[in-house]
Amino acid sequence: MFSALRTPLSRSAGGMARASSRSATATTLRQLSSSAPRFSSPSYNNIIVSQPKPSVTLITLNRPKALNALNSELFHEINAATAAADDDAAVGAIVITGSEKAFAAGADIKEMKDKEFAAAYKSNFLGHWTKLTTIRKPIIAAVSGHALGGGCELAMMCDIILASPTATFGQPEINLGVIPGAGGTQRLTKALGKSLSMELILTGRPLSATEAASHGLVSRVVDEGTSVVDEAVKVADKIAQKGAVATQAAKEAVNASFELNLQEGNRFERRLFQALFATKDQKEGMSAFAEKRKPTFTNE
Ligand SMILES: CCCCCCC[C@H](O)CC(=O)SCCNC(=O)CCNC(=O)[C@H](O)C(C)(C)COP(=O)([O-])OP(=O)([O-])OC[C@H]1O[C@@H](n2cnc3c(N)ncnc32)[C@H](O)[C@@H]1OP(=O)([O-])[O-]
Repeated sequence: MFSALRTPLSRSAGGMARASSRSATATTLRQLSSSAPRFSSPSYNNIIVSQPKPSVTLITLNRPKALNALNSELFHEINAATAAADDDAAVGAIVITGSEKAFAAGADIKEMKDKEFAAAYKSNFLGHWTKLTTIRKPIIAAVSGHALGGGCELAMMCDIILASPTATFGQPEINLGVIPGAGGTQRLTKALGKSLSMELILTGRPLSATEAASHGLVSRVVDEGTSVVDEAVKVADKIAQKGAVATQAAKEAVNASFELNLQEGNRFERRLFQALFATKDQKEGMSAFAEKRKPTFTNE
């Protein structure tokens, strides 16, 4: 039903040799981040999918009137767009962003306010909203403005969070008579520890970007005047230049640390490390080091 959008711009950028496409994509980056999204897809109603670099898929949440509140259709679209990027061999990493004012102000309260338990339970309400965590390629959340409730949970489902100085993170569900429902109580607590997470979840108080960085919820806050989307695309492109097999293994191993104890986690890591000696990228990477040249990874 949905297919990843290749914008006219991305097609031309994708057709160029990598070296010669650099200046074109730099211009594209500036265009993408300095204004509202420039390209809209006929396939999606709530997101815009673009290709700021041939190796990077950028998904922009696009419900500005509702501060990017997350409704079911939007999440089906995110699932479809991320799955398409995951299957696209040319793509090495994905960036998800919102607007300057809101990454996402949470689940769409108006959509869910009349829900009843039986229907929510039978339809496994929110079940498909965590499909994002099954994507193999790295996903970076580029957050400006409100990342609240499901918006904060969406950011936390990503692998890296970069924040602009305006970003705020919070789980205000308690003010609505409910609790976080898409991993907020779990992922926030793993990131911030018990005391601060309890305070945020029990009071609904949001966390500033600086606080979020100081407690490790986000990897960093970009400088004032620097576009968080530009920065996220740069990081995504840098990741995309590495060997895809090792990248996938690294993501899998880090994520395993949330599920396994230290001994099991270390064993899992060691097995993956050993397995990578079966790849051409390992031979290339280590030979290139010994020969004092840059490696050319073939993702095999
Ligand atoms: C990853 C998986 C995700 C699944 C998550 C599910 C579980 C999750 O834990 C539950 C939630 O997220 S529960 C949610 C937790 N989140 C919250 O509780 C945050 C709720 N939002 C707020 O508290 C305020 O909007 C802000 C403080 C964000 C901004 O204040 P401001 O600058 O004065 O702006 P404003 O004038 O207020 O809003 C502008 C327009 O946007 C509209 N809209 C905004 N958020 C909406 C939403 N979530 N819904 C619908 N609409 C929402 C608002 O109605 C208005 O539209 P109108 O047609 O013109 O009336």
